Amino acid sequence: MITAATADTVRELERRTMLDVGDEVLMQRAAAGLAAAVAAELRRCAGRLHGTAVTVLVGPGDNGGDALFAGARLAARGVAVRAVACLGRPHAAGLAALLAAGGRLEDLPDDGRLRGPVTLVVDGVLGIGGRPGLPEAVARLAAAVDDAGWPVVAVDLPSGIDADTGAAPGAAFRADRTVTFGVHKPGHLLEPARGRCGAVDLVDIGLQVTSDEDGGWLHGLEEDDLARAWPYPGPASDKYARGVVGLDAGSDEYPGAGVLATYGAVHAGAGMVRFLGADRPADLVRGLLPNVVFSPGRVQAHLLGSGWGDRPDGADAVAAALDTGLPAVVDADGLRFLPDHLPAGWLLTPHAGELARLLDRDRGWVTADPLRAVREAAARTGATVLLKGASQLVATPEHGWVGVAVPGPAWTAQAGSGDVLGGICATLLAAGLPAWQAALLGASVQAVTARHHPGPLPPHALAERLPETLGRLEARSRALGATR
Ligand SMILES: NC(=O)C1=CN([C@@H]2O[C@H](COP(=O)(O)OP(=O)(O)OC[C@H]3O[C@@H](n4cnc5c(N)ncnc54)[C@H](OP(=O)(O)O)[C@@H]3O)[C@@H](O)[C@H]2O)[C@@H](O)CC1
Ligand SMILES: Nc1ncnc2c1ncn2[C@@H]1O[C@H](COP(=O)(O)OP(=O)(O)O)[C@@H](O)[C@H]1O
Ligand SMILES: [K+]
Repeated sequence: MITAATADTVRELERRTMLDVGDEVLMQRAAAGLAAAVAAELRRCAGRLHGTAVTVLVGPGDNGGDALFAGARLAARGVAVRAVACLGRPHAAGLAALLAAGGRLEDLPDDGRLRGPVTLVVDGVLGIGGRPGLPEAVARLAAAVDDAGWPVVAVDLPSGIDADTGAAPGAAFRADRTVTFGVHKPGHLLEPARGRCGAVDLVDIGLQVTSDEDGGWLHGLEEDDLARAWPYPGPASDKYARGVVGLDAGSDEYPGAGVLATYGAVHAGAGMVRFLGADRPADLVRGLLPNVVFSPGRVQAHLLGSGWGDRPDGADAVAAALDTGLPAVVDADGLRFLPDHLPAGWLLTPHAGELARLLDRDRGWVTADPLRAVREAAARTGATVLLKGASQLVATPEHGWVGVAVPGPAWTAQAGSGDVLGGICATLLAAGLPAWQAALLGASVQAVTARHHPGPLPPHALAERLPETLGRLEARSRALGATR
């Protein structure tokens, strides 16, 4: 699990730690970790440290201070280090240390082009004190560094991104490796910033990262977390222990959505699937999946809404499912028929456009800060909300943190992926998982399956590969010694 905290929370953690150790110590720990990561990167790309040339781009704050102190450590090990002052005045003590170790300082060239030999670039322009975007001259430099193809190590985060939201609304650096300190920041987990970080290393600087009480935290699932938490059937499981899913998905106009949701539910391991939707999708499902039943009966979780289109009795179907007291996934068109308040055991699975409609906002408001949007949706509806997209976020009124699913390849962004995902989540609800966990595991298992297969695969074909993923994850969970 990757834990991330917003800049304000990080500053508070740092403040508390500094009371114990003093303010110089944290920066020295950060610089030591950064220098070690840069040295490893130099060995990887040049095979040595001695004789390599590192250009350290520095801004006016402590992010530049980290970079300069790390530069001093590298200069002492035979690396030719030059700092380029990109914004304001460089951190005084860091600069003094670099110069004393034999490094030098240059001004930002007017044309933004770096001259001289460059083995690697360190981006120490802005850290958690940075506002998103870069001044024009620095933006030109970032573009030139990108064009040159030099390896880039970012200090804390690639300058120009928004550390707290993961937005990258203006120019920003693109790193091959990002070295962060104490705790991850949301920008390391959330697209589009995540895509600019490269591999992320976390350096322990002694922060006590224990708090989960306030709302500022994110938890990013990793594949091993998924392996540990998936509800694999055991020797004593029967179909009811695994869960019966009732699907009311698809319509005569959009029958495919009903088929895809059923593929998701069946291949995620439902004990039984009852298809309770319209006639056309029912006929298709009957021809494809003989294990599905079509009569009403015992159900442990519902799926409603995928491919409903403009269904006249949508509100009645939602109200009837609510009356059962069972958990439910509401997807796509079903989201237009929600009452004012829902139980937290209900899971809403909108994409950005659907979430915007749900909150009476425009889509840009959601995409500018998806974290804020998913939190607001959970608070307003009372339900658990999975916001789908490049980063998949889960918020629930039951706790303050937001979960981030394992990320998948962009090719899973295709019509019908969401329908399959709704079916997977409904299976997990029927197995008795709380809605937040069903959402995180469902979105993650789809992403992990896609990561392990060259795509694009159509959504139903990806669903058919879920059992292979589950087999691999179960073996992994045994190897990890997970207990169920
Ligand atoms: N605290 C600690 O204990 C530890 C902190 N550590 C390190 O400190 C980093 C945070 O340092 P920081 O707070 O000094 O902020 P940082 O991001 O370097 O720069 C802020 C400056 O940039 C300026 N500025 C901002 N945006 C701008 C823009 N778009 N365009 C132009 N200018 C812009 C802004 O100016 P102003 O807001 O006044 O306009 C201000 O002068 C953190 O990421 C980590 O690396 C580690 O050592 C571990 C211990
Ligand atoms: N950029 C992306 N990278 C990876 N996966 C994505 C991306 N964008 C969307 N997805 C995936 O695609 C699915 C799209 O869902 P949705 O838009 O509801 O599709 P539909 O309703 O057509 O089935 C989500 O499940 C999400 O997992
Ligand atoms: K940086």
